[in-house]
Amino acid sequence: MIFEILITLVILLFTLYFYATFIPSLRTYFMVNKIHGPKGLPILGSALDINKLKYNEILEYFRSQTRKYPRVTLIWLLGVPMVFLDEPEDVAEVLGNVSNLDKGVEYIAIQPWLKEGLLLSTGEKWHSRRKLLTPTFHFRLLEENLQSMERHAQHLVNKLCSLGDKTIDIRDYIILCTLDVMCDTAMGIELGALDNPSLKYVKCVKSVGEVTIYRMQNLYLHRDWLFSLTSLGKQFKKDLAELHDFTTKIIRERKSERRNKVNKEENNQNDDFKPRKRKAFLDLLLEMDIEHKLTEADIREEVDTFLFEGHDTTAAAITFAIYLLGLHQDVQDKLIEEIDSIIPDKNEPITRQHLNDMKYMDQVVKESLRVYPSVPYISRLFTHDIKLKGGIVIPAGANVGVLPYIMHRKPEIYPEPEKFDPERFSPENISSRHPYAYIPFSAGPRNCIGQKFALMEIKVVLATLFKSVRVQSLTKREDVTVSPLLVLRSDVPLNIKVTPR
Ligand code: HEM
Repeated sequence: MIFEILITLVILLFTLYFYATFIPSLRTYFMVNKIHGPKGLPILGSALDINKLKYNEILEYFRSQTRKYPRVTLIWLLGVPMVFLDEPEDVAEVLGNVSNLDKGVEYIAIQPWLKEGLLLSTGEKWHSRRKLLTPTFHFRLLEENLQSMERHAQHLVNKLCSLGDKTIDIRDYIILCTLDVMCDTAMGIELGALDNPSLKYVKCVKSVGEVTIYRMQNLYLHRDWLFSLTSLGKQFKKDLAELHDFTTKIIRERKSERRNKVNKEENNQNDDFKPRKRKAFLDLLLEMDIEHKLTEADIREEVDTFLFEGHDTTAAAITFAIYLLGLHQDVQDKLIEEIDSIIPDKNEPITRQHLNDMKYMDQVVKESLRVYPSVPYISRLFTHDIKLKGGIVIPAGANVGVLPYIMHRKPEIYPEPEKFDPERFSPENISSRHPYAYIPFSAGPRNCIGQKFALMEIKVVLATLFKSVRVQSLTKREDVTVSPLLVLRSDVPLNIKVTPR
């Protein structure tokens, strides 16, 4: 009897191990183990150490390990060989490599939400989608979104000004504003999140994001069957259904709007029907649907991807930029001087040319994204071996991580890395640095497709804000700790005061 119980237990444990952890091939195992790193426990690797960490200790943990085991660092985690790189030359080999484009295991947790949208798709699907979607980010189409960005930015500024001299934690205000911008530009709808933060959709976006991060850190929850047994998994399923239903509803409404438009145009050329001038990202996708290039499910995964990738990342960038400018009044003075000289009339709408002319603004945004890169962690699951300089081989089957947050803080590349200094991005200073030493938007074939859109939005919000107000940051820099919660977030309120100029 005892023997039978023991056998059952062994089978149960084995099944659990098989389903809850990963098993590398023997080839991967032996080859990857030539790379140095912390020893860890059998099977678990460093999982217990990592699970003990608070979110805001994770980046520091990886930084200390990459310092202790420099250049290429191996950390085992539940059967996954995680290899970390922090030399720009090695990062260029990895991110620039066209054979290793699959995303790392950490991204599995985002799959239920974004399915096989551009961020997560692989192989031929990714290639053809990337080719199909790239034209939607053509600068001419981006320009059409500028007005909409400025309108939402102005609404944000009015909201902040209406709070008088109250202390404002800007984090949520900016997220709600960028969510409004994304819903407007990606789906062509007015969500009104800034005026109504308790909207169900807004709450679900937040909770799904948070649970996804929890799953990413706790790799044993990566199997859907195990996760769905937990109360967190059940809540996640409900919230996710809400998000997917919302996007599906918008897609169907827009489809029927387009059908009506065609009918109306065919029936009455002189009608007072006014077609929408600006096309949302969704409209462009629906045009591809007519050409049978995309199905409704394809469209939904891309809209969800753009909504997710597009609002939280940009919000983090804007939030930290405002905070840093509020701490560094001299930089703020110089930025305001530039904005005033390029747009002397505050009522003049912002144009792409204005933004192109704002050279100092560009330096400020770049430096802010260096100090606080919105995406602190990028990873790939290797399908092919790579040989780095000096003969180090990273084999297929390794999960390779690149951490912009750590790379951007290497004192050898950026002396006094914690110092906020936009001069680091003056043309002279940039020219002496390796291009892969600065990677807030990743780099290579799988870089951020929305980079130009994001930079435009960040600059529009900053220009609109500093056209009318000055900002003073009240939270001390030494009190700010950050967590890699999919995007980088401050754990503490980022309190500011705004004063009309
Ligand atoms: C400051 C804002 C942003 C930052 C810092 C940022 C950063 C990044 C990074 C680092 C990646 C690579 C991720 C990886 O390989 O794991 C990425 C990919 C991506 N980003 Fe962004 N992003 C920003 C804004 C946006 C916006 C506004 C959009 C859409 C409108 C967008 C859409 C995407 C998509 C679709 C991908 C996947 C591309 C592919 O795999 O081909 N991002 N982004």
